[in-house]
Amino acid sequence: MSGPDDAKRGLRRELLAVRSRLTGDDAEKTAAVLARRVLSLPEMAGARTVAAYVSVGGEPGTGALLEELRRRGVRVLLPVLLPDDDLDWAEYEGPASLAETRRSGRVTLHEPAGPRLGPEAVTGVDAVLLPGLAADLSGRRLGRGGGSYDRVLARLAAAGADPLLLVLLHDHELREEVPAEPHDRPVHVVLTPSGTHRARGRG
Ligand SMILES: Nc1nc2c(c(=O)[nH]1)N(C=O)[C@@H](CNc1ccc(C(=O)N[C@@H](CCC(=O)O)C(=O)O)cc1)CN2
Ligand SMILES: Nc1ncnc2c1ncn2[C@@H]1O[C@H](COP(=O)(O)OP(=O)(O)OP(=O)(O)O)[C@@H](O)[C@H]1O
Repeated sequence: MSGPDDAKRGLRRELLAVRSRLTGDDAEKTAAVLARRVLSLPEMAGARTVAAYVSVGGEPGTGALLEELRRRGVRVLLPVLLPDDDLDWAEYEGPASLAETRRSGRVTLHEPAGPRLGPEAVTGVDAVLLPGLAADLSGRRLGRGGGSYDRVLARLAAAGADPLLLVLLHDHELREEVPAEPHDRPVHVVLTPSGTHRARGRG
């Protein structure tokens, strides 16, 4: 049967192929401008705790942002992938506190080595930086397909938490329309090197 699920799979393949051709240089160049964009959002001025992730492969770089958040005294939580693709969280304490983790068929991740805070820890943050492969101006986001962040978003909603939801992308990954399924929940801001895009329907 063909539906949003197949459309998502095709788009993922296409976008991952483009990312696999990007170099580390591309990631670093985008990192600095994206960090500036995120930090100049008015909502970020008062953020005390932020859930983020360590970029890998062709993902737009998050390194500069993580360092600057820490320098400002913001508490940064990073995801730890659980066997069922749900996410636990632990605090970012600098590049030396990260460990490489490898799961077969998947890109190597850099995960925090410190104490785990439990999956519910994300419900206490002021902003969540979500990884994505594409998004549109309605805030629909295409992830890697594990459903990890779908579960994070469901958990936030269940807890009545309403943190700012951000996605960092390359310019070509901001699409006219991303296929959506009923469980998908929109993000608030899509940032690319050339623009900060607020999703329709939110401030
Ligand atoms: N930097 C980063 N950290 C992250 C994520 C992410 O997307 N990026 N995650 C986001 O949830 C979680 C980890 N989940 C992941 C899920 C799949 C793959 C992966 O390599 N997928 C293959 C495709 C094969 C497959 O589907 O497993 C790929 O993308 O090439 C990596 C991480 C938490 N940490
Ligand atoms: N709240 C939830 N709890 C458990 N599984 C869920 C939840 N929401 C979605 N899923 C499942 O997760 C799988 C992946 O969903 P989808 O293709 O939307 O992932 P994605 O949003 O691209 O990835 P991610 O959330 O990891 O960034 C689907 O099988 C979906 O049914």
